[in-house]
Amino acid sequence: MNVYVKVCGLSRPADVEAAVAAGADAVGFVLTPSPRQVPPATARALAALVPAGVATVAVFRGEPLDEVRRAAAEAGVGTVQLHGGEPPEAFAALRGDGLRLIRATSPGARSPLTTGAYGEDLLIVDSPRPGSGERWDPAALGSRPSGQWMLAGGLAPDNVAEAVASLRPWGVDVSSGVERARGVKDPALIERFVTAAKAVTNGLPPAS
Ligand SMILES: O=C(O)c1ccccc1NCC(=O)[C@H](O)[C@H](O)COP(=O)(O)O
Repeated sequence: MNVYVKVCGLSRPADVEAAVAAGADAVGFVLTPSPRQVPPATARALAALVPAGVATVAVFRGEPLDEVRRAAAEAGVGTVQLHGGEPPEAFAALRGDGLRLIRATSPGARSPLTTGAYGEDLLIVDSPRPGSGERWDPAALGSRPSGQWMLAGGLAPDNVAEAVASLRPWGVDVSSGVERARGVKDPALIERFVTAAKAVTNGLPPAS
């Protein structure tokens, strides 16, 4: 099965168009403090460029639940990604809003490495410093995550194939590795990353 690919931290139409043209399955907009942060209204304009079948994801880290709900609604995205160690109740509330949910965690964070443990649709196993471009040590994982999980943290066009072959995630997520400077995406790198990721299979059966 082909690897699911999310390209995160997009802030310009050309970058969204490059990700979609290359075959990305999801695009992410950061709505939390970051060099990539965009206002919800900008995320909405960018999400409007995305065809049906490609997921639009708003990324948060530690904002109050009411703020997440308000900003996600204003951005008009279909999926919310939470990095803040939010409790299962937060996921339940957002599910009630009709959103798909991604829970992001990192090795050693003491939250379960099982997709769906908090009611989420997808799990991302990321660096403790999301968006930093840092890889993490697979030895820190202990056991392999279960379910539909995505690998993130320091991926780039030149290492994604090896990383997928080694850890066999269901999907991958990238930000820094497709930038020419912090927060500035490069459409050519986006194209190279998506192509490289889609060229490998993860050895997993198709999603049911
Ligand atoms: O990208 C950010 O700046 C960011 C800030 C705060 C919370 C999450 C953030 N990004 C989440 C992502 O999905 C990134 O793609 C993921 O952390 C991988 O980043 P990178 O190692 O730079 O590829």
